[in-house]
Amino acid sequence: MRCLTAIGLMSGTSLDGVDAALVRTDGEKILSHGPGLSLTYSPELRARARDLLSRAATLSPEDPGLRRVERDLTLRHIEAVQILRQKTDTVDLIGFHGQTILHAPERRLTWQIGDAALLSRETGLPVIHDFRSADVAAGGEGAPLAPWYHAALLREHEGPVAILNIGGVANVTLVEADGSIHACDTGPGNALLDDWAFLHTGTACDVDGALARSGSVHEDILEPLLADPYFSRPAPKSLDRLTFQRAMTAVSALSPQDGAATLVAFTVEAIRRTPLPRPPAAWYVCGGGRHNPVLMEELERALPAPVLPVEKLGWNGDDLEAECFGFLAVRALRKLPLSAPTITGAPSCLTGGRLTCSGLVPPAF
Ligand SMILES: Nc1ncnc2c1ncn2[C@@H]1O[C@H](COP(=O)(O)OP(=O)(O)OP(=O)(O)O)[C@@H](O)[C@H]1O
Ligand SMILES: CC(=O)N[C@H]1[C@@H]2OC[C@@H](O2)[C@@H](O)[C@@H]1O[C@H](C)C(=O)O
Repeated sequence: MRCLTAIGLMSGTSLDGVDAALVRTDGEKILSHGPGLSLTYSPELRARARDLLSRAATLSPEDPGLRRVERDLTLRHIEAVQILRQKTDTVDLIGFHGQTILHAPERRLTWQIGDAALLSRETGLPVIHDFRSADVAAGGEGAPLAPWYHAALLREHEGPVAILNIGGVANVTLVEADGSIHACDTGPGNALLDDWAFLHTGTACDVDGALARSGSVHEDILEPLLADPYFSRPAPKSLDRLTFQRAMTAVSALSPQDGAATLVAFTVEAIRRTPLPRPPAAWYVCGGGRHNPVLMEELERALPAPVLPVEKLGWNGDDLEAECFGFLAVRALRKLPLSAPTITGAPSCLTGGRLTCSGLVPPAF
């Protein structure tokens, strides 16, 4: 099967910006991945996008405020594509995740905003988007979708190995020695800590764990948070960015430092309790959370196996999710599965994604 060059675009739950990356693949083997880049959103756009999350359940797709956010986010994605295109000879297609504003698979709902027609028209490229709906419609969680990509990258690697993504929400993929894949969202990632840091310092995150490092964990607050039924549920399972928002109320009376330390402990303890069929021999960490040294140190303390950044595997932990959606775009085009029963709980291995070619003759790949 011919290899294609895709640009993957991911706007994650941290709402910090768009990640874009190149990947060359036939949908099964990865010939090369990277380079990538990140373009941040302005604080004003981030605030408007953040505001949609709590109102998404009652919003119409035609809501003017939502449409403006959708357009502004998409324009930033177009900029990212234009920059990345200069770093390669050809690009065949784009994998466009969009911005999740609502994820409620129990109600068969998952909503990623983004204007695929505008992206396709402005770049002149076919766009694969809407990666999660088919899985959710079939009764799956619709997330996480990175596991097929992790498994493809780990092809030559001895299992069982865990790839842990700590973004706004955290998710893990366990790839076993025989290549079988298990996955789920573990719990909060950085999102609560970001909100807490913003509230107390006005910065978008707890930079380098400065607050958390000088705080103490309040076990009396942590334990009730960990009593949430989510943590005793078997995998597969997934989360909305706001699922554990009540943790913000729980820590509200704490000092900025103690609140941050308790939220870091919440993320770490949720990861430690994740139900996996086998203990991994190592945890390789990707996503912005690996830049927080306090979070990484606490993970090392809590987990019985080595905790290492994915850079130890030669990967770029900031680009991985964007690469993943380029890879999934090629898989979608070839009708290969994006999910599986042990990944999202879908009844069978399902493909997904939709192709938009705005003003283009759909290319024969
Ligand atoms: N130097 C740093 N110190 C502390 N935290 C950091 C640092 N750099 C990045 N982060 C954290 O990483 C986050 C961004 O991570 P990432 O880009 O992986 O999230 P995302 O892709 O939006 O999330 P998701 O995987 O949930 O979709 C920031 O919001 C911040 O919390
Ligand atoms: C609904 C949604 O957008 N989920 C994201 C989110 O961010 C991390 C975690 O929650 C994961 O389940 C997923 O993203 C990654 C890329 C995934 O699908 O694998």
